[in-house]
Amino acid sequence: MSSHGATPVPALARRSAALKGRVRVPGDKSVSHRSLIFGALAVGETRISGLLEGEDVLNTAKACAALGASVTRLGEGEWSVHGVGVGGLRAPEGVLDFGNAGTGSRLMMGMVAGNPIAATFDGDASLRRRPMRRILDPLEKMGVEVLDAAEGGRLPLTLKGPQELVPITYESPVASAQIKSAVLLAGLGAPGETTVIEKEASRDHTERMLAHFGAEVSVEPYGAHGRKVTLKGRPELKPAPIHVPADPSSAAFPLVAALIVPGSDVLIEGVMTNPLRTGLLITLKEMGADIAFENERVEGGESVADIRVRASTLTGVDVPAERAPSMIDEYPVLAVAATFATGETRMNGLSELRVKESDRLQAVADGLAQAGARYRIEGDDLIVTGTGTGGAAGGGTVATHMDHRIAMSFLVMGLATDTPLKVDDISFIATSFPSFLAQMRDLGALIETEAVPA
Ligand SMILES: O=C(O)C1=C[C@@H](OP(=O)(O)O)[C@@H](O)[C@H](O)C1
Ligand SMILES: C=C(OP(=O)(O)O)C(=O)O
Repeated sequence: MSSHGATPVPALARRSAALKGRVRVPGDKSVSHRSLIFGALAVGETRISGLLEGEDVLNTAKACAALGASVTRLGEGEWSVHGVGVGGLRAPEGVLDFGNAGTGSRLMMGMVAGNPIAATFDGDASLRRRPMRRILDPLEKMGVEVLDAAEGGRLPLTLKGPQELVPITYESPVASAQIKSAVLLAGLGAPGETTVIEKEASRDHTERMLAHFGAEVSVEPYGAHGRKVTLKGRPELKPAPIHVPADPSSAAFPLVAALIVPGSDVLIEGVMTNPLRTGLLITLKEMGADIAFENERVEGGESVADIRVRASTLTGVDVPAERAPSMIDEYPVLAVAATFATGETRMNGLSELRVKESDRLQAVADGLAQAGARYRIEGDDLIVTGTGTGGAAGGGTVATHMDHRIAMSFLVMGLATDTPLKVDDISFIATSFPSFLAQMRDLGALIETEAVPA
């Protein structure tokens, strides 16, 4: 289990004066997990810089070490991984504990599948609630045995890889980079071609990293919004240096804060602008946000830019369901922005939000209610009725349900509400954005953690 969470740490955000300055948010979480995993599967040393040292990623590092890779921290964000090669993992001695992390646990189930070893996966109370059948189903088709699992195929669970995996063509029932990546990572250990088809394209960091480490992978369009990814199994992965760009999902918090706190002007440096991650930026621009990309460049195979954002007058928009995979983690903070827009913002097709660290659709709705904002849920759609700048009232206490993004979103909201807004526990912010409080305060955000009234 994670070390935190036992004692909740409440915090209070107060209406702040204009936010000003530059900030570099930590490395991308998706790329960080994958850089450790691919480093562990390559033969030789992979050097990583800019790794996110959040709890989720540190758990992946520990699990890679337990499976036989040598993982060393050289300095801040600087890591070295000596990999054991595809098929070279050893059986771990203890349970692999992934804490709060869906990505780490699901990707590493795929990683383990290609080795004839058994491994037990576990996590905290939030992760134990999340669906794992979506990973077990394709892995079982490839020959993996589920030796033990909690009800509904949940954690804790024990997997055993077969002597010889069967390559498959898998059409994923949901657009999920975690499902796609688990099948492709398993496919590394299978002879022949493994194919994943997704009807809507999800983030492509695994495909990019497979190619970066020397695997043969092809990506073709599939239907209007989908992709077909095919991997040739059993490659020898060659170590390749990785520079992790700043995480757009973390950048979303100072970005929305700057939009809703009047007079703000903030520069967020080196943010990854991979088109499969920019749904929030597209949506906010449609809402009228003053967001400019400066110094656009390519770093470590990913497009990045400095993002300049100034407080803006926002207008509600309709966010199409097919945009969801490119902004799946950003809906809570978009809902916050929407309360400061004029008119309705309709966010369509949010069923996947129900199976994140919390039921995010409900947690966002309950948080908006605590802040006195107007919203309604229609099926899997969330509709927020904003009241323009100076929007919501604040005043309540938001339940975060072990969910870092709920905590950060509502702290951002409280920077612009009429009365302060409290969140019940900020300890899980350390899973993805450990420097959140310090960096937001540097910009001028008023967030208190001590002596928060009960
Ligand atoms: O592959 C990844 O790194 C991630 C994929 C997304 O999950 P799903 O694949 O479940 O949509 C996202 O929510 C998560 O934060 C990171
Ligand atoms: C959903 C998230 O992560 P994970 O699935 O890795 O727990 C997230 O970071 O918002």
